[in-house]
Amino acid sequence: MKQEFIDKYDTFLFDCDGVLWLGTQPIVGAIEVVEQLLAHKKQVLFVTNNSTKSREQYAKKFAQLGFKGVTPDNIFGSAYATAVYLKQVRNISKAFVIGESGLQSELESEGITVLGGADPALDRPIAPEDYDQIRPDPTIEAVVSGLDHKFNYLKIAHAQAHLEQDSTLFVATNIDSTFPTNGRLFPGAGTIAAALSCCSGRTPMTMGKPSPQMMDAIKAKTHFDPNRALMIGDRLNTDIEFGNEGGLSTLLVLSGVATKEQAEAAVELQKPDYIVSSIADLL
Ligand SMILES: O=C(O)[C@H](O)[C@H](O)COP(=O)(O)O
Ligand SMILES: [Mg+2]
Repeated sequence: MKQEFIDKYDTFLFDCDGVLWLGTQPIVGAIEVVEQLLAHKKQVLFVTNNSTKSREQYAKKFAQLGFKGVTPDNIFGSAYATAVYLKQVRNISKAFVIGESGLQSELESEGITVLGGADPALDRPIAPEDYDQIRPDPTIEAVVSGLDHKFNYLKIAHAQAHLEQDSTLFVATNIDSTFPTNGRLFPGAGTIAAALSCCSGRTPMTMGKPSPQMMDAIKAKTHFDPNRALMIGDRLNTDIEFGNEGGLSTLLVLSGVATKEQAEAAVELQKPDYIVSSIADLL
């Protein structure tokens, strides 16, 4: 691990997709970087906008990919930040969810009843009889949208109906437009939130990076000195902006799949403190 980073920082916040892994493939050098930081007794936190997994599910993924010493307490996903905000700030008890099992279990862990989510009953095309049954449910206090690889018309029709009620909150776990995996960019959670915005005419509150709700969720569980903390990410408008907003130092990893030109153009905006072409450059 480069001595400069060891000397200057006590806390390292890592983005996941595009920095530590792409899908189920660890990025070269990522396991060693985390291992060496933990060996130097550094505080290592993982901050991901990917709402498809809970902290427990992420801890399993870290272990399966070969990362050692990562526990759920060091992991902060947008699913967790959303659950904490809805329960502890808005005291929500029932929500309709477009998202996967990780989001559902984080919400249920906070005592929120979930409709939709990973329920297989909605994994089908809309049928003629559905049009008469889909109605706003006054007991639904929030509609939550996250990354859902089984997103479909039936789910968005239910969500739209509940959002006809002004009292129903509209929350997106994150609005990343794309999702980096398998060396390419695929539709991100923001694509789903945008579709729901289009048909409901409403704009969601966002919980993931760079929103303050994510930092609130982290600070509610851990303590660190922002002046001795480094945020490491592959996205300027989420990771680097999140670090800048929090008063942390920032490091941009260009190995994401963003084009070099895109990155250089945006660097002017967010001015990361460091730019590397791969996480392995920290070694
Ligand atoms: O679409 C998404 O949800 C994002 O692309 C993805 O989740 C980003 O995850 P992160 O890079 O914050 O780990
Ligand atoms: Mg990323």
